[in-house]
Amino acid sequence: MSPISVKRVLISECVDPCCKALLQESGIEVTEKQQMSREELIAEIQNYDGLVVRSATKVTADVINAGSNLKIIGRAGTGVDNVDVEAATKRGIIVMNTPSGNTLSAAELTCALIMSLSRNIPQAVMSMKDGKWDRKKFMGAELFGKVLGIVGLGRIGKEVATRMQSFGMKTIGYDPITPPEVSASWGVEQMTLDQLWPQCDYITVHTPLMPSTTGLLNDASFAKCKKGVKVVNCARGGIIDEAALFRALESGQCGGAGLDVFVEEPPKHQALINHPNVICCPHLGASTREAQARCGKDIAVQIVEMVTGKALVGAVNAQVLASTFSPDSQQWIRLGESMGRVVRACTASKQPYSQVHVTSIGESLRKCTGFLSSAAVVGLLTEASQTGPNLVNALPLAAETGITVKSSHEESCEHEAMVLQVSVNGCSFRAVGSVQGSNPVLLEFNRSVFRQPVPLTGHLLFFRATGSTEILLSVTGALAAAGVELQFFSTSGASSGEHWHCMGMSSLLSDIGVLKPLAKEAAQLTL
Ligand SMILES: NC(=O)c1ccc[n+]([C@@H]2O[C@H](COP(=O)([O-])OP(=O)(O)OC[C@H]3O[C@@H](n4cnc5c(N)ncnc54)[C@H](O)[C@@H]3O)[C@@H](O)[C@H]2O)c1
Ligand SMILES: O=C(O)[C@H](O)COP(=O)(O)O
Repeated sequence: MSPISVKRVLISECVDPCCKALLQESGIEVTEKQQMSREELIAEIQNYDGLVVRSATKVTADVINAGSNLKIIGRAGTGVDNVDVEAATKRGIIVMNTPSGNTLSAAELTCALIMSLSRNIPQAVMSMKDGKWDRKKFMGAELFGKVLGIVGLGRIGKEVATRMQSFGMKTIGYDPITPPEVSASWGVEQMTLDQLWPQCDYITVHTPLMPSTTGLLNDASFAKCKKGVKVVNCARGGIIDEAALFRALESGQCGGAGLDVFVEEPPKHQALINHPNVICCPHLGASTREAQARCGKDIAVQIVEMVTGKALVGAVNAQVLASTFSPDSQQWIRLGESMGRVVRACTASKQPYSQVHVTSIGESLRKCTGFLSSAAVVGLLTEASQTGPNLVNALPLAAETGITVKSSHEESCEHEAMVLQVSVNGCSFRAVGSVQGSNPVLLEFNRSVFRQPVPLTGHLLFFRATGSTEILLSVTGALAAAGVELQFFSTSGASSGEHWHCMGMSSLLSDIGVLKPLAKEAAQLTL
């Protein structure tokens, strides 16, 4: 993938200073502005190619759409639920995060809340600050021998498990993706949620917030828990339903809650915060010097690596791009885009497309099918779309335009090639291309196999006519009469009927209509 140009970055939150320093070292201009209102952000964002945020900046669709130059949204942290990733993808903007930078800090805060719940530490502290010495009121319970249920066994869930095991807790859990044998290797026995709820003395959630995890702990699940169960949420507000939690606290079904995150931040549900059995923090899971230094450094390094074309790390919406950061893949991307543009030029009068099918051929292209399809769609849509198609938004744009994109792979030990088949208004077009040396070439167009591979560069004329010497001479003559020099010529190998031919030209014809008497169809383009 050709390097993405990012010259100006806005950091809209308190991100470790190393982030700004590293970006500046790479020649990127950085502006830091904290606590911008939504209106200010919308007004300013057009001045930047990049935006770096934590969780407080709401990067909504209107912010994204106002960012006419935006190419990258970097989240110095894990959760990207404050970014409208779908809107960013449609606009061809890469969204990336630094998911492991704050894992340990979030895990440690979770453990601190579990311990605080077991011994009422915050309440005891408050009582002493109130001048009291109440040793009876704050009777606690040991963690040793208790059961901790961990819902979400990813990075943080795992670190919480291993730490709490050292207190002698039994750790059980649930995760639809992490295999049971993997979690068993770090001491967590997996089971269904219905099996898990009644066994737990403590429950901690470590999932992203999404439809399947919203209200995971609700009235029904609290009812299945042991009376007095204690719960912790250091993941995202809403995974534990706040109203259901309040009811469970009031009834005693829930014996205590440790909350770092809330549905709205700052939280609106003040009765919940004030509940005597609730201990809470203002979203401090990642607020350690170490986590911030890691996240700030990671996001800056990731942006610089992307800008310099070295690698794409941490992208949450453009995984297909990760495999495009090698010199070899650049040529294939150029081939895909060029083939798309050739097909577009030759089918201009027949739009719209209904189906695009890209086949990669040859072992070394096995992993390239995804980006070849996107590249071909970029070429096909380049002049049609106002949104500026790129490898990030090609497939969503195609879907929006009603184009079905299919991709497949075929093994071949003889050659590497890409086949692009396009259905347009009931007709089917098929192009076959490859990379020779480092140059993208077209080998075949609509069953016309070129005698010489057509280099996909410069000013190209494609026309459909018989291969008779007279026609070819007439076309050459028409070019000469228009003052256009012929640079190369490749005709189809077939001896009879009409076929596609290609000529390389010194410039484009000012009026392609001069070929009307000579060719059934003709198209020209510059690659
Ligand atoms: N409080 C903080 O400051 C803070 C800091 C870092 C991360 N977080 C949040 O913590 C959460 C976990 O982060 P992580 O880095 O461990 O993420 P992760 O992606 O490593 O782990 C999440 C796990 O949740 C699992 N999961 C998905 N759907 C599930 C479901 N329905 N039931 C059970 N498990 C499910 C996934 O399979 C995955 O293993 C995220 O929401 C993140 O935003 C909060
Ligand atoms: O998802 C995260 O990384 C955490 O919630 C931390 O958010 P923060 O960077 O705003 O502290």
